Amino acid sequence: MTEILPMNDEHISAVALEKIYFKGEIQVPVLRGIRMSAKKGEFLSIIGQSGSGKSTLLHLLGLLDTPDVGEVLLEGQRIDDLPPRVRDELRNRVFGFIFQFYHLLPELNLLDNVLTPQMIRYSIREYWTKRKELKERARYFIDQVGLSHRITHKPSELSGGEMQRAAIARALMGEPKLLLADEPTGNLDVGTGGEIMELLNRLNEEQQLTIIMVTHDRAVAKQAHRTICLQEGKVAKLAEVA
Ligand SMILES: Nc1ncnc2c1ncn2[C@@H]1O[C@H](COP(=O)(O)OP(=O)(O)OP(=O)(O)O)[C@@H](O)[C@H]1O
Repeated sequence: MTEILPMNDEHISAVALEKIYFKGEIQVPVLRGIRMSAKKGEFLSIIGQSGSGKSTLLHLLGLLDTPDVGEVLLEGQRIDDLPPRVRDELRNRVFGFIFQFYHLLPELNLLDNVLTPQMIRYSIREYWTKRKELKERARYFIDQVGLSHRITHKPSELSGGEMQRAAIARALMGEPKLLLADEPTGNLDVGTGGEIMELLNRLNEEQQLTIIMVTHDRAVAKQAHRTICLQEGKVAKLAEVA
């Protein structure tokens, strides 16, 4: 008889997450029992006032930081307590990150900005063996984000929207299953931000990429499938939020 396993379509979950920072001797609780999850292929937005803990939550989900209490589950398996090396490998293999200020390297052109972070994923030797193949992939993702005509340009020669597209191509190079975006339109005008949202929505639909996006902008948040709101380190009902 075939064993029927329970379906678990939750891609990533936070269970009773708490994070406390210290300002000198004073404890500042930032996350105070967060319970949330995103399903596979879901586009989830997180809103909340400045200081409500949105970025902190994103960092914990993406293994950029560790919780003080609670758990982070990936496909039902706890990942926050793994040894540092395993966490690092998992982070590189599973997550792609996009930030408000792009974090591109100013001295490298677009192609090298997209390509070079792969050195972290592979050993230097592997990287150089694979470099031709990686270069082709980088060109492919640069084309996907509509920047083929800018491939030799340095970040200073790109617009804000183009820099964010470059950052998205760089994230896609790691073939992430989950894209974590922290204010991806926060530094862009409404029109350019809209184009970035269109791109994220297309990636979500075409590649079934799970996306979790932090934003303070409700109009941007609404373009995701679902929105949760953080208030004083907890998940609040949207109706409760002013
Ligand atoms: N490394 C840190 N050490 C001490 N306090 C921190 C640290 N990181 C964040 N905080 C504090 O934690 C609180 C939540 O920060 P967080 O960046 O998660 O909020 P946010 O909702 O993303 O805010 P914003 O919308 O302004 O980016 C803030 O009061 C911040 O000052």
